[in-house]
Amino acid sequence: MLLENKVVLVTGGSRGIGAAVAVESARQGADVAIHSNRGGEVAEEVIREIEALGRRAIHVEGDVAAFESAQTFVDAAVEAFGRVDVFVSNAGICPFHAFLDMPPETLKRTMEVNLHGAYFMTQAAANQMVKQGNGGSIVAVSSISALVGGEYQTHYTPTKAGVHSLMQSCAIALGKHGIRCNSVLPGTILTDINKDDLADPKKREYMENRIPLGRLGQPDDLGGPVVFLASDLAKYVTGAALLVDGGMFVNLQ
Ligand SMILES: NC(=O)C1=CN([C@@H]2O[C@H](COP(=O)(O)OP(=O)(O)OC[C@H]3O[C@@H](n4cnc5c(N)ncnc54)[C@H](OP(=O)(O)O)[C@@H]3O)[C@@H](O)[C@H]2O)C=CC1
Ligand SMILES: C[C@H](O)[C@@H]1OC(=O)[C@H](O)[C@@H]1O
Repeated sequence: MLLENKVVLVTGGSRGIGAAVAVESARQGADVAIHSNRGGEVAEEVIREIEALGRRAIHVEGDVAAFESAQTFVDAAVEAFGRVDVFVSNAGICPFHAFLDMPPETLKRTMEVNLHGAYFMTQAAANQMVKQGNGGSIVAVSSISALVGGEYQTHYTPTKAGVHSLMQSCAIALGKHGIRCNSVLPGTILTDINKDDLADPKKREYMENRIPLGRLGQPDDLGGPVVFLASDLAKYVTGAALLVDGGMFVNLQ
């Protein structure tokens, strides 16, 4: 198992990509703390899935955009499991909207959740790893959108480029502590974030046709790549970005 007896923290772990990463981490032997804005049945279902794999799990509620949420999450995980080995920064939103009339509050909220949230959480997890003194691994869920644009994503794509850039700078800042920092760049993965956007059959077909592997992604397509980067199999990988997009990015013609 790639994460045997490790402690893994995942933001946005209640649904979608984060839930799949949390469950795959447990399958690979880790105890897992998940964080999300809301609790409820979806988060409890993830906890049950992890426990059914014989691992321990907790859920912590809070808004990643609030600075205090990060320390609260890390403290709760340390109280439950004793330490933090792996941190996965995944929580994010994408409220599709046109550029010319973008409401300033939508821009601000997207920046605060996706970028400030990733920053605060990564900082709190890194401080805990530095205190522990035996390194660690941080993986951020950026996006193919860090590299290419979207007409209704002018507020969103800069946050994903920012998350990738954050991992590059953190790789330098934290290398001396043995902490590796990498990003995954998912393509289009079927989750709640794009349910409405992909409800348009023309849009969905267009996206599917752009993917050489012939299908849109599923959340569990991210489980393996994130676990790989988190694990010692990637012990000399830091500051890297791994596209997980079925080949969509390279498909020019
Ligand atoms: N799906 C896709 O095609 C792609 C997604 N991504 C990225 O992957 C990440 C996960 O997205 P995905 O799984 O698709 O989306 P989902 O909408 O399925 O899940 C989002 C998760 O983030 C949490 N979250 C959202 N806002 C906050 C907040 N303010 N504070 C705390 N938690 C919050 C949600 O919790 P709650 O239920 O409490 O709101 C939920 O657990 C995002 O960063 C997204 O940008 C990147 C590329 C492609
Ligand atoms: C939400 C979108 O469908 C999704 O988000 C991303 O980051 C991808 O580029 C897709 O556009």
